[in-house]
Formats: sequence, C-alpha cells, structure tokens
Amino acid sequence: MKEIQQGESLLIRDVEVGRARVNIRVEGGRIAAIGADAGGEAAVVIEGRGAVALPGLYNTHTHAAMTLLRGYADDMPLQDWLSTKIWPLEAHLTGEDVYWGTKLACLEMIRSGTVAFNDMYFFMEDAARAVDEMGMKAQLAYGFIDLFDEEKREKEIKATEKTVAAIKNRRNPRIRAAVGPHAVYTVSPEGLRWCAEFSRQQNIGIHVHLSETDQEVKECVEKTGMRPPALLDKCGCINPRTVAAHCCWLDTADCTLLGDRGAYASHNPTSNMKLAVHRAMPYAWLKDAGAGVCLGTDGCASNNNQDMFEEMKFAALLQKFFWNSQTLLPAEQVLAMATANGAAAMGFDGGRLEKGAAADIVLLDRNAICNTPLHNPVSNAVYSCNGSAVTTVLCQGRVLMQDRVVPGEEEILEGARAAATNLLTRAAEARTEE
Ligand SMILES: C[C@H]1O[C@@H](n2cnc3c(N)ncnc32)[C@H](O)[C@@H]1O
Ligand SMILES: [Zn+2]
Repeated sequence: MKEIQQGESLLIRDVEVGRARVNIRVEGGRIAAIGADAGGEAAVVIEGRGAVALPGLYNTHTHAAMTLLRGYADDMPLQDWLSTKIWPLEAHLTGEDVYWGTKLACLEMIRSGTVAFNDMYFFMEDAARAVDEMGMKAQLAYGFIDLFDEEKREKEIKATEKTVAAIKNRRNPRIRAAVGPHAVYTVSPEGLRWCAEFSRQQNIGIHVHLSETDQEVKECVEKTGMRPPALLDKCGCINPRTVAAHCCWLDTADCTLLGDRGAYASHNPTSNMKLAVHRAMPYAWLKDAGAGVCLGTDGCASNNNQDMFEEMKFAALLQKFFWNSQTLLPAEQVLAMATANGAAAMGFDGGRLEKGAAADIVLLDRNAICNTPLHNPVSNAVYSCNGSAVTTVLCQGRVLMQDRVVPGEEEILEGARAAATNLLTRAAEARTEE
C-alpha cells in the first residue's frame, strides 16, 4: 500500500454514490472533485470497480481498550456487572494494556468502516499513541470518577489536566481531547462543575453517560430532587460540546433541555439491549426537540464488537420495536446518525461525500452477498451488510485499509492477546495475595 504524502493527490475511480457511478478526487485530505468526469493525474489511483462508497462512520461512544475485556463478563445487570466484574479488573490496567486494547479497537473499527471515535477511558496518552499510529481520528477523554470523595476528586482533576495537556501537546489535528465525567452516579456535583468549567476554559468536548437506567434516574431524583439532565445542566455540563451516551430514560422535558442546549445524544442500542436497560432512547422526541442524535457501540464488554454497521441495524430495529412504529428511524436517518451527525457531535468536519468535505471514504464490496442485488445501497448498508463488506477505508485522504489489508494486523492481534492474558494474570495474582 503506497503511503500518500502530504499534498499528493489520489483518485478513486468508478464508485457508486447515491445511485450514480462517479470518480472521487482527493487533494490535501479533502474531496477536491466528485462526479462522472472527475479525474486528472494522481499519485495514487484506487480502482473502485463499482464499489458502493459511503462517508466514513463516526462511533460517538466507546471505551476502545475494553476490547481486552471482550467476553470477560456477560449476561449480568449493569450495576452488578460494573462493580463486581469490570471495575475490579480495570483496577489492574496499565498504559501498555490500553495501548494494545486501543490498537485492537482501531483495527476492528477500520475493518468495519469507522474513521473516528469518541472514547472515554484511562491511560489516554497511550490511547492517543495507538490512534496516531493507526491514522484514525478520535476525541479522547479520561474517565473522571470521584465517587463523591474529595481526595479522589483532586486525583481525577490532576489526571484530567495531565491527559488534556498531553493530547494537546501532540498537535495532531486528528486527535482531540475532551473531559469525561463518567455519570451522575459516579461523579459529585463539585466534580461535574469542575469538568464543565475546565472544558469551557480549554474549549474541548464533554463526554458523559446519561440516563442509562431507571435506577440512575430514580436515585438521582431521590438524592438531588433533579433528573440527571437537569443536574448535569445545573453543573454546566450540557452544551453544544456535549455528547451524552445512552439517554435511554429521558422524558420529553429532558429532551427539550438537550435540544435547547444544542447537545448530542449518542444512541447505543446493542449495549442497551444486552444490559436490558428496558427502554430505548426516545429518538423521535430528541429529534423534535432539536437535539443532535448520533450513534455509538459502547465498549466491547457490553457489545461485544465495534462494528458500526451492526449498530446501525440494531438502532433502526430497536427504535421500531420499542416505540412500536414501522416508519421510525428509516435507513437514511440511521446512516446520517452514524456519519454527518457523529462528525458534528465530535466537532470534526466529515461525514459527507461532497466537494470540500474531509476525505473520509469507505468502499463496500459491490459483489458481496449482502449487496446482491443492489436495489438500494443505503438499505443494504443499514439492513443487510455488516462491517465485513468493507474493503477500503480512507480517513482524511489517508488510506487506512485497501482491499481488506490493514498494515500490521498480525502484530496488533498478538500484542492484544498478550495484553489481555497479562491483565487477567495480574488480577488473579492480586487476588491470591489478598
Ligand atoms: C469509563 C468507565 O466506564 C465504564 N463503562 C463501560 N460500559 C459502561 C456502561 N454501559 N455504563 C456505564 N459505564 C460503563 C468502563 O468500564 C470504565 O470504568
Ligand atoms: Zn459507556
């Protein structure tokens, strides 16, 4: 695979975009021309042979390095799962683990057509190194969890400041920092206020879990007299830079609040079904209220993969099933959630196949079973295909996968396997020492 140098041009020949066969010319990481007669000399030519071209997908909520926990704890209720399985194991994570786990997540995302992700986890400097090497875009937040303890809060503030400074110091325009107050049940109002103020000062995003379960909402109301969105808002955490994950248990007033503030709700249908949160994000209410709606996979412990094609299908089906409406969330709108809306939520310019847009381009195998016949490429992308139909991925003009080859795949799989084994060994040793 030839590495494109800065300023070099690239031509993708003969792809299907919106029912037309076109060429796409890429210059300086942007789409310079798109159309039947787009062409000219190019340093690199990719033969599309009729492949279906889509904008690169944006995964707006994940914990990338949780790929290492894939299959570690399934079939449990959320609070029990977090407190008895996930958090005890995460206590033994190292930066090296997060590096390999994030590399594996990037590999999985690239293979399934995702070009950018919104991550909340730990050791984010190591996550940034992984993203940098893989050539993707990401917004990275340290998961701020103070458990209502002042000493812990001071630690989390320092960790957040350090992470944001390190990410900004990379000066990689594809990698952004954000603050990541985990949720209202794990972060004190003082912690939330600090996160809001710091994100405003730094002009960076806020990534938070919101109203995932009924229990979260009930306990918040009992404790504070406010529902979670109102509490977050009072602490300054709801604004156009906010991506709130899950948003399952919002009522219409909560949706109006998110809409009025210009915040984004990230729908995570697979995780929600697996953890049986018993309600689907009110897509129609949010949309009517003018809130942004986007899509995410959540981490691999609750999904258990990072395939945004599967997520699109589950989103469309869950909305229809839960809200009892066959016409709710049609394919075009799901694709918009996974592309243009996701890019807007993360403050990146992308998610559109148009002249001038960032060249985030995904090609799907035209001859795959899931694309046969090809009556409607968008319908096939949402309802028929999964990520394995993706053959080629460009992120800001950089080729991350061509004809299903991602450079360094074997090494990533080996490194991640070793990291997962070592993590479990360390945790087991710590248990016997107790
Ligand atoms: C950043 C933190 O969020 C946790 N985490 C992972 N999945 C979920 C979920 N569905 N709800 C809440 N927290 C979650 C991670 O395990 C990590 O501890
Ligand atoms: Zn999550």
